[in-house]
Amino acid sequence: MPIFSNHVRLSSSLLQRLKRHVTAGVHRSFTTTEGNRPTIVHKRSLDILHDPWFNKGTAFSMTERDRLDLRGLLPPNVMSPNLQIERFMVDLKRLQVQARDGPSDPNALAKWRILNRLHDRNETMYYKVLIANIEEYAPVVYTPTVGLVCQNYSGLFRRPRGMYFSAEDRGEMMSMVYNWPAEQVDMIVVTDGSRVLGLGDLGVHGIGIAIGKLDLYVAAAGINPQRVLPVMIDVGTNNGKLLKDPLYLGLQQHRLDGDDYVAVVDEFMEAVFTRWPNVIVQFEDFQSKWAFKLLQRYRNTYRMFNDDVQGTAGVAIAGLLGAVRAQGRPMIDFPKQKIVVAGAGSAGIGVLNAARKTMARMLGNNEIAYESAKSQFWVVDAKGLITEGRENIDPDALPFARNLKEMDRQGLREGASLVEVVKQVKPDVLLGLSAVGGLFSKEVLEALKDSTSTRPAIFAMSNPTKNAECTPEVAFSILGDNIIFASGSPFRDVDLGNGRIGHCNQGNNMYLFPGIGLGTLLSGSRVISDGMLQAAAERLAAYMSDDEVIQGIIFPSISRIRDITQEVAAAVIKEAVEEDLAEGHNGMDARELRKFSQNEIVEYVKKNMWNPEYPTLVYKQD
Ligand SMILES: NC(=O)c1ccc[n+]([C@@H]2O[C@H](COP(=O)([O-])OP(=O)(O)OC[C@H]3O[C@@H](n4cnc5c(N)ncnc54)[C@H](O)[C@@H]3O)[C@@H](O)[C@H]2O)c1
Ligand SMILES: O=C(O)C[C@H](O)C(=O)O
Ligand SMILES: [Mg+2]
Repeated sequence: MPIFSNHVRLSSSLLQRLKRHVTAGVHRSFTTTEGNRPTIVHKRSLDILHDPWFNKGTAFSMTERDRLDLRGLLPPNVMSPNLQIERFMVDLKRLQVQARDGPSDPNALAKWRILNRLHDRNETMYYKVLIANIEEYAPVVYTPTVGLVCQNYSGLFRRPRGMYFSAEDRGEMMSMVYNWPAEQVDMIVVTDGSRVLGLGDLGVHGIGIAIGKLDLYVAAAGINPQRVLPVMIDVGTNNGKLLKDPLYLGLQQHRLDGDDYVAVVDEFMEAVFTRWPNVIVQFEDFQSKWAFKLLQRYRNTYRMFNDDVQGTAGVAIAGLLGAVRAQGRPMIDFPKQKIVVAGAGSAGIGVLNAARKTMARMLGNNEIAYESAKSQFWVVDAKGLITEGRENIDPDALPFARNLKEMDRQGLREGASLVEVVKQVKPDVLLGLSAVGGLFSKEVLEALKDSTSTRPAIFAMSNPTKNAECTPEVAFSILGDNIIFASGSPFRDVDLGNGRIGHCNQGNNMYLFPGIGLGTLLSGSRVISDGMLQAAAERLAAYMSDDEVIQGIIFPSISRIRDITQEVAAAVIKEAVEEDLAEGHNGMDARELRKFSQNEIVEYVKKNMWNPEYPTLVYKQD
C-alpha cells in the first residue's frame, strides 16, 4: 500500500516533497514505524516479550511467533489489537464499578498502577489506550494523580523508567549518558524535584512528573516513545521527612546550591547535547530560585525551555485573551484589563512578563507602551501586595512592585492582603499561581462581586486539585453564572440548575508544551525564541470559536489535544521559519519548509506524528 494513500487531498507537489522527506528519514532512524515498513529487531524469544518497545503480547501473529521464536510462549489464541484492549479494559473498568463515591485517591492510584504495568510491558498498547481515552486517563497519568504518585513513589517504584543523574555522578555524565539504549532521543523532560506541582520538594521521587509530561508528548504530540527520556537530576533534597525516611530512593543529603549545583546541571546539559545534538530539553518543576537562572543560562545556546515559566505563560495569555472575548469585547481590549495575580514564583512571574509584553505589543510595541502596561497588574505573594517598599525584593518581581504613593491613593499599602487588594482594585481577572489551596476564600470571592468587569474571570491555576485557589462550585455559587472559570487541575462542570452549566476550563500548560516541543523538533530550530512561544500562545487563543467563548469555554476539551497540538506545532514551525531559525529536520530542509503554505505545514506535522500501531517485526542478528 502506498504510504500516503489515506491522504488523498494533499497536493501532488507537497506529496512529492513529503515522500522525499519520509524516505530520507527512514534510512537514518534505527527503528521506524513509518508507513508499513517493518521494524528491524535484534532480539528474539522471551527478550522480545520482555521489551515494552516491541512486545505485542497476545497480538503476535502466528507467522511472527514463528519468525521470532515465540511459538509456545504465548497462549494460542491470537488476539486483534482491539480485542486485546477490550480484555485489558475489563480489568481497568472494574475499578470504576467499585468507586461508587466518586473519584478517590486510592482509586486513582490503583488505576495508575494498572496503566503503569501496561506501560512497562507493552508501550504501543499503553499509548493506544491512553490516546483513545485521553479525557479519562490524562488525570491518572498526568495532573492531578501524578502528584500523588510522586508522593508515594518509593512504594510504587517497580521498574526504572528514564535516567538519574546524581551529584555522585559528577565527572561521569558524559560517559553514563551512553547507558541509555536509544540511538536517538527527541525529547527530554528534566526535573530536580525541588517544586513538584504545589507539593514542594519531593526529591528524587519527582521523576514521576517528567514521566507524566512525556506521556503527553507521546499521546498529544506523537513523539515516538522510543525517543523520549525522563530525567531526574538528584542533587539531594531539603525535605526533612525524606531526609530521614529509610525508604527514600534518592541521595539523603541537603540539596547542593550555588556553583556546585550549577556545575551538575551544566555537566548534564553538555552530556545529553553531546550524545544527541538535536534533542530538546524541557525543564520542569524546578524551584523558582533556579528556574529563571537556568533558563537565562541555557536558552541561547541549547534547544530548551522551561515549561512552568514559558509554557504556563502562553496558556495563561490564551486564557486571558479568551476572557476578554467572553465579555463580548475584541482581544485588542486586553490592555484595559485590571489583573490581580496571587503568586510571584516561576509560574506567576512568567505569566506577568508575558502578559505585560502582550499588552505592550497591542499598545504600540514601544518603550512607553511597555512601561504603561505594568500598571495593569497587582501582585500579591506570601507577604501580601508587592510594592517598592518591600525589603529584599526578589529581582524577578521588582518590575511589578507598585509605587507606594500610587498605592496610598488606592487605599493600599505594602503587604496588603489579597482581600484588601481585590476590594480596592475591583479587578477584571483574579489569577492564582500560589500553590495555596482555598486562597480565593469566600471573602475574596465576595469582594470580587464588585469587579468593574461585565464578566469577571477567575483562574485558580495551582496544582494538584487540593492546591487549587478555589473550586468551580464555590466560585459559581458565590459569583453566579456570569463568570469565566479556569483551573490548573481538571474539575467537572457545575450544574447551575434550569439547564444552565457553569463551565470549568482546564488552564494547564499541557495545551502548549507538546506543540512547542513538536514544532521545535520539526522546524529544526536551534533555540526556542520568544516569538515561537508567542506564536504558540496566539494559536491556542484563536483555537476557540466565538460561540464557545461566549458560552464561557475558553480552553478546548482535552479530547481535542492531538488536534490542538498539531496546530500549535505548525504555528511554532511557521514562526521559526519566519525568524530564520529553522534548519530543517530529518531530510526536510529549511528551504522546503519555507515554501509550505499554512495547510501544508499542518500536513507535514501530521505526517511526522507517531501513531500507536504495531509494526511488523523482522529479526536480524546484531
Ligand atoms: N496550571 C498550570 O499550567 C500551572 C503551571 C505552572 C505552575 N502551576 C502551579 O502554580 C503553583 C505555583 O508554582 P510556582 O512554580 O510559581 O511556585 P513557587 O513556589 O515558585 O511560587 C509560589 C508563589 O506563591 C506565593 N504565595 C505563597 N503563599 C501565598 C499566599 N498566601 N498568597 C499569595 N501568594 C502566596 C509565594 O510567595 C510564591 O511567590 C503550583 O501549584 C504549580 O502547580 C500551574
Ligand atoms: O504539571 C502540571 O499539571 C502543570 C504545571 O507544570 C505545574 O507544575 O503545575
Ligand atoms: Mg510544572
